[in-house]
Amino acid sequence: MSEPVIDVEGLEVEFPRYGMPPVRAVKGLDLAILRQEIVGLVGESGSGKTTLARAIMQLVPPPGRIAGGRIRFEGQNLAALDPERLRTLRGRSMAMVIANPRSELNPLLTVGQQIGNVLKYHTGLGGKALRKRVIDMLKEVRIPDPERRYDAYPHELSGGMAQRVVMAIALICEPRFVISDDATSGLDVTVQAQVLELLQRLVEKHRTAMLFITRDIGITAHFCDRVAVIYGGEIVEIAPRASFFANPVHPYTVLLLAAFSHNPRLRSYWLKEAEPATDTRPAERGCPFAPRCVRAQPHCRAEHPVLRELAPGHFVRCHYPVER
Ligand SMILES: Nc1ncnc2c1ncn2[C@@H]1O[C@H](COP(=O)(O)OP(=O)(O)OP(=O)(O)O)[C@@H](O)[C@H]1O
Repeated sequence: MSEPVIDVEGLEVEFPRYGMPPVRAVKGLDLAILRQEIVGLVGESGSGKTTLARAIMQLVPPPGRIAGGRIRFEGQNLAALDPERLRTLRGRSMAMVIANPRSELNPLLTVGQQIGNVLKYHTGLGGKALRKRVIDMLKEVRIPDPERRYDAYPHELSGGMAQRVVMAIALICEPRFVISDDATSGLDVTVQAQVLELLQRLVEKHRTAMLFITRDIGITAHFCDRVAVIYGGEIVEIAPRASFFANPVHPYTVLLLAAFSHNPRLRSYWLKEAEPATDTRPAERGCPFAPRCVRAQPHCRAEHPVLRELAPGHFVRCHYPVER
């Protein structure tokens, strides 16, 4: 197997709280992503998705901090790099696309200037060559009439087009690793499909590794090579797409899938689970999902489950996974 582009090992991220123990937003998380691989990361609000993304980019907002573990990009330990080297790496070799493109764009600069500035900063390119490369990139993200849009300001763009410009900014230097953090969530369904198709094409063309964060498990079925489910800062299930959707085994994954499914087995599970899950506090010990889990046994509240491999590449963190 080739060396991963990004390799996260035992990552711990915490946010201090006054007079209380810190919030452990990411707990002992391992994740490796290969070249030209898209890994979908699904989880509910507050499960730690964005914190993981920020930690990988070495951008955890203080006083939050990486409290343990290691993140390697192409073998380099990111924590050991000086700020200058990290700045060069970010934007050039690793990039992040987020939702709400309008907040990412500077309203005072044209589309061409904003994309061009990134390219100039990282490569020193200028003049006509810079303009040509930016217009090529606008074509690549399928902005209609790119010559004219080069001189447009953000307020002149539709939401879908603004999202493509943000993607163009992220991708102009052909990064080898990209994080998409819920980047398609605010778009119309048809525009969303186009943007996803575009991301997939760019990943193939440039052999990029991608972490695709979403709250919509349905999207990952068409788009990702592997799917990971995060709950309470931990990966609770991760598998190649086919295995994940054919045989989901973590009760929480089944719950997530049931909400989207017409499969009677999953739906009956969903109906059972739909009983109010009043206690959503993570258990002090044991499995954090136990308070919401219909399969929970006393053992689940006593012992924290480890991630174990049930089928090739299919890992689950559960004492009593759903029968395959
Ligand atoms: N800047 C911060 N200060 C304090 N706590 C934070 C901060 N950012 C995140 N957290 C906490 O870390 C945990 C994980 O949050 P995170 O934003 O990573 O979740 P998420 O899965 O990305 O959620 P969403 O889908 O809503 O964006 C939450 O308990 C959250 O309250």
